[in-house]
Amino acid sequence: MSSTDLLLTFNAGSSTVKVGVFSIDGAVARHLGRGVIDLRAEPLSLGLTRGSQTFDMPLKAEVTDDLHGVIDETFALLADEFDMAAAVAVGHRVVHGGERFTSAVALDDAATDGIEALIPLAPLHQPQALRFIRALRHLKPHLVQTASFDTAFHATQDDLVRRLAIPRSLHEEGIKRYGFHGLSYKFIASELARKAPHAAKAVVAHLGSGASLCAMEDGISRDCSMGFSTLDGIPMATRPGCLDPGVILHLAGERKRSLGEIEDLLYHRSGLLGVSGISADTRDLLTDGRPEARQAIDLFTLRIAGEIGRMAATLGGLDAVVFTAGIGEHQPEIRAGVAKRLFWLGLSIDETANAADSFTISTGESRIAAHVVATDEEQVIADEALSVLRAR
Ligand SMILES: Nc1ncnc2c1ncn2[C@@H]1O[C@H](COP(=O)(O)OP(=O)(O)O)[C@@H](O)[C@H]1O
Ligand SMILES: CC(=O)OP(=O)(O)O
Ligand SMILES: [Mg+2]
Repeated sequence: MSSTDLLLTFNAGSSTVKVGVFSIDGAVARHLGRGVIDLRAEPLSLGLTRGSQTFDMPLKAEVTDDLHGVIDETFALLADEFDMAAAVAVGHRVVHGGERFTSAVALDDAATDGIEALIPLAPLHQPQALRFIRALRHLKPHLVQTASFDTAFHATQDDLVRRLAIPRSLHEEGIKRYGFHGLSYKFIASELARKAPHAAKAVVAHLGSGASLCAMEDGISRDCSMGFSTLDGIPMATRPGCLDPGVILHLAGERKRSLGEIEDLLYHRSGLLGVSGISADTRDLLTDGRPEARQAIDLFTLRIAGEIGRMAATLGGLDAVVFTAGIGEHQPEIRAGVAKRLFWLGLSIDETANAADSFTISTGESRIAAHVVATDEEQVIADEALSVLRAR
């Protein structure tokens, strides 16, 4: 590796693909720029941020199954800003690592097949990452590819926490709680160690399109609101969060809904979108005056506060609540809505600090600290990719 080598990251989430460009500087990956493609938007565009500058560039390519057009055009646009000939590797975020992948790996055929085998456990996310992995192998075969897993950070959880109350034989077959958003939680754990070292027992709320909470003790995962699948836990943009399993039986049995219809309902038509009937985006709901919009937001904050209470029980106490990801970082109204419901627990918010998205948003008297921390999954993917490259 020369000092000017570049490393790219691809973070394929449920709604967007976030691309990162890093320079390799010895053992350190330095962020040079980031891009976001919203795969649902028409027309497609690549929003690219370099330093303090942001460019919005239209893409002519269509979203095809193989994604070749999107990748070719993205590389061509990045080449206007970066020396793409110096790219040596691409690190991917892969949502499900199952039991097999508990740390980052180089993507050879066996590892890629192993990731493919986990599609049934994350049908919304896993295929997206695999499409990018396969397309890059085809179009840029000289690039080393690595995978970092959302589930890996949670491997430290107790067997008891990972268990669903179903027959033991199913647990042994892998039907258990895994936990997700681990790359984000790993980044937040390192930020907390630096900026709030006294917050030993913390609940981190990753509130994006997908949303979950993690109970952390000294930076180690003890519990996560997402368990077996990315449907679990708190309501999200279009997913319901945990749901009485009797609802599924009723829909399938009494209402004769097909598996495909139920899957579509749970992954794409529930959550904030389903409850409001208006939008999946909290930005729209907070400015919409209709009562259904307000109710969706209120259900979101009620369920987050309830889950924080449950996590305090797992941790046996609570020193800090941390908000992160799109909603957590940018929406004071949601943070205040959650905090208000935790006043009884000793959490009080400073309105001015909250409105300014400050690092500490709790008051001096608050028994529990509240923080806002910007997450950076791409940095974790890059750091892990670099470790894999250096070990080769
Ligand atoms: N600048 C912002 N201001 C307010 N809300 C935002 C902002 N950016 C993102 N959001 C909210 O965060 C959500 C997306 O969060 P993000 O963490 O980017 O999710 P994902 O990784 O799942 O795409 C959006 O739907 C929106 O509700
Ligand atoms: C795990 C998950 O739900 O990811 P995202 O938030 O990117 O949809
Ligand atoms: Mg995300």
